[in-house]
Amino acid sequence: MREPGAVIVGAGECGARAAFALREEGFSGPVALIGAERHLPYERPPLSKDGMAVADAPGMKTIADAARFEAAGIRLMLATDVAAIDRHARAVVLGSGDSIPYETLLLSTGARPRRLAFAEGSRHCLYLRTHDDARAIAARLQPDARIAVVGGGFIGLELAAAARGRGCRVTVVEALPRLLSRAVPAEIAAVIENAHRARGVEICCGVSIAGIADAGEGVEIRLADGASIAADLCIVGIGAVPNAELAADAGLAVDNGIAVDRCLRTTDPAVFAAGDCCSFPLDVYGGRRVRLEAWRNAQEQGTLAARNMLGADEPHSAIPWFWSDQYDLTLQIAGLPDEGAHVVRRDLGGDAFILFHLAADGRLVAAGGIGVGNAVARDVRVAEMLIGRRASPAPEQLASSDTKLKSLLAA
Ligand SMILES: Cc1cc2nc3c(=O)[nH]c(=O)nc-3n(C[C@H](O)[C@H](O)[C@H](O)COP(=O)(O)OP(=O)(O)OC[C@H]3O[C@@H](n4cnc5c(N)ncnc54)[C@H](O)[C@@H]3O)c2cc1C
Repeated sequence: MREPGAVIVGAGECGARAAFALREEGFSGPVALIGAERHLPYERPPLSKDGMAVADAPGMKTIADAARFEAAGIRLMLATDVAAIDRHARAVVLGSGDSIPYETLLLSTGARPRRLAFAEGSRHCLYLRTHDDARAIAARLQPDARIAVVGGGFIGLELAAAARGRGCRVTVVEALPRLLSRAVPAEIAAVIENAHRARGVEICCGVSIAGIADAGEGVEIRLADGASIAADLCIVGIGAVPNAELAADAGLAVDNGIAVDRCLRTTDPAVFAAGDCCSFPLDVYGGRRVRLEAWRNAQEQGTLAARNMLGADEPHSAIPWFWSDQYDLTLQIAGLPDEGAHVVRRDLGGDAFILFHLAADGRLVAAGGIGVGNAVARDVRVAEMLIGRRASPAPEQLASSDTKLKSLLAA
């Protein structure tokens, strides 16, 4: 591509959505979508869930096939690493040394697993981010294999459930006093912990790692309390780090990810960033800057970034939303629970329930639900709309199953 057009670095969820959105918005100039992975853009959520549960797992759920990219006139450059951004020349420089000029640039470089220093050099410690990572892990989830999961966050726990589904013996080690402490209220985390324990997963919270060493065909994990765990495979899931170095090296502001404004613009008006790699201000929480690692956010921001690359100037206004599936349980969270000052619980039938988080002034700021079946999804969806409207529903109405949640939208 010699004529400058729209260039997107990072061919994941966000970048692929952005490329198609440029066309849907009527952009007819050149579009290049450049990605370091060799695969067509694909969905990551199945990599730790159902995709893992079948024998030849995981299959790949691509976002679109090659023919669709071609039909949309999107130049897909896979297995291609962008090494630098030359903002002066308005071009990205590939690892090969070639340059691709841009008129507008989107960075959708995602995130990578945070590394555990103790695990460096081990042949039996693996991380999960990509399809190739998932295949390497799946190949080792054999019946009766001893699997240690370091980190009691979403990816570690989903993998623990998948490994149990394949008949492995699973131990989860979490340094903090409880599971999922970063994003999930304790009452919901307890349900998840019980589900794992009920299926035979051993869970050790409040214990940090003191050392990891390969031992024969497995690995020995030494804990700070003096105990040790012998495993055939250790899966490390201790969070993710935004891929922001490209932006930082080009002199763009970085603040827990590539810093963008409400319209996803970086400190260079020709360069946008979106998805897991960026931090952005959320109007609904008074402009609080957040970085989300969430599938729907990556899609929404990809689409919005495309519109703004074409001059729309629309602010990001979506409410954060996240889901996780473990065994037969679905967890969904809308909004930011830590913005709440008090919590109201509503039972949804069976063991399902939803927690509403209200700010000190009574405004609904988040809702998180857990359970089997679709009541959780239905009610979290309504809560999301209430949060978006900055509603202050009466706590007794939120709590009472006699009040239809939807009726609060009319108030
Ligand atoms: C195993 C797993 C399970 C998940 N489950 C859920 C879930 O249940 N619910 C949920 O809401 N979210 C989930 N997520 C999160 C969700 O998948 C991410 O939020 C989403 O993929 C982010 O999309 P993205 O395009 O911003 O980044 P990514 O999908 O990470 O894509 C970024 C791409 O950019 C490429 N790249 C980076 N740097 C360069 C460079 N210099 N040159 C070229 N290419 C580059 C990377 O190789 C990568 O392919 C899960 C994530 C994982 C890993």
